[in-house]
Amino acid sequence: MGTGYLTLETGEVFEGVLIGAENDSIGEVVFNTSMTGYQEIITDPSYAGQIITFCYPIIGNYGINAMDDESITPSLSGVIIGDLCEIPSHYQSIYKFSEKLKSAGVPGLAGVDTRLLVKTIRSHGTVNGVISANPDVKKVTTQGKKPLWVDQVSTKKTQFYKNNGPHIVLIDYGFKKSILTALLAENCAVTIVPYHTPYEKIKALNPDGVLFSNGPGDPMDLSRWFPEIKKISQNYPTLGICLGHQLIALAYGAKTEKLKFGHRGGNHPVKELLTGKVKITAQNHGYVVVDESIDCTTFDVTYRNVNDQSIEGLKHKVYPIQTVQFHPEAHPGPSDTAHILKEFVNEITSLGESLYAAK
Ligand SMILES: NC(=O)CC[C@H](N)C(=O)O
Repeated sequence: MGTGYLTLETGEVFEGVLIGAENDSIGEVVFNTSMTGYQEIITDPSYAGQIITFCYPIIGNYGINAMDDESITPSLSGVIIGDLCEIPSHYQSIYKFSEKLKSAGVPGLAGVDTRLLVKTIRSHGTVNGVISANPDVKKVTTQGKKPLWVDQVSTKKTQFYKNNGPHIVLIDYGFKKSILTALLAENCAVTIVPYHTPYEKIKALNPDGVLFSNGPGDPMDLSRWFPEIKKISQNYPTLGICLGHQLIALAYGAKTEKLKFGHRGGNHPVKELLTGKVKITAQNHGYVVVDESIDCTTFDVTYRNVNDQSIEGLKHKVYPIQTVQFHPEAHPGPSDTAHILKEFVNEITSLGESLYAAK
């Protein structure tokens, strides 16, 4: 555990103690305001290519358990924390936080003034940075072509989960395990398919509904698949979560833009426009659908963020397509919107074949 640095492309250098894997790592430096749930956050594939700063000052105090990973292995680029607790206290803890990072090949920096770092990100907007034993700003260059992060985290093979309820195809852009868990809890049979699976292959699986998952990166990087995404959503009851929401909006001609520093945390209030109720949601996104780009004759806006009024949900006026920018599966975070996954499954069950019978 030697001295290490986070060097931002804007020139600021933050000193700390290196933890986890011993390699240098470059990434987009973002922050998450959740007070708990660090295990779920570091294993959420939507963070691929990013260095997460935890705003909560103590990380590692309840260790790492055998149940709460959101993916097989973390795919984020690094972690920045304030106080690292190396003596976890929880009956289910099997590893220390730093051991988890090391085994996953992810470097981290502890003992950092995370409050100052978050203020810096908030003033510049999201910036690239490098974690290294050497504070050299020249290292902060995005080398070569931007990787297609979704390609790195999406499944390579189709996976089947049998069950006696409706059959959902989960299009995997880097899905969180708790989305699968929520579907299985509703008795759904689930088939997980790679992100580039075309309509014809999905049709051959004969699903009752399709779920477009969360995932990393800029949704526009997936533009070549928009026509297939549109076709799939026009043929099956559809739910889009986070990246899935953005992709569906884009596939129907809307636009997305990058937020200054994103929404990442477990306390983001969204208003359900139909009822006026405010729900507290888990969020992790850097992009949003641009308001003026929505075709109001095609989509209704269903949810808006209470803090910045950004679009948090859409519903198609004709097809049974619903999308949400936040995470109804939460994990970590409040379960105020868990009903969205349940309602999706109920809607599929009640729609049956009727809606598409004419085809
Ligand atoms: N959690 C997600 O699906 C994130 C979506 C997208 N990568 C964004 O940052 O906006």
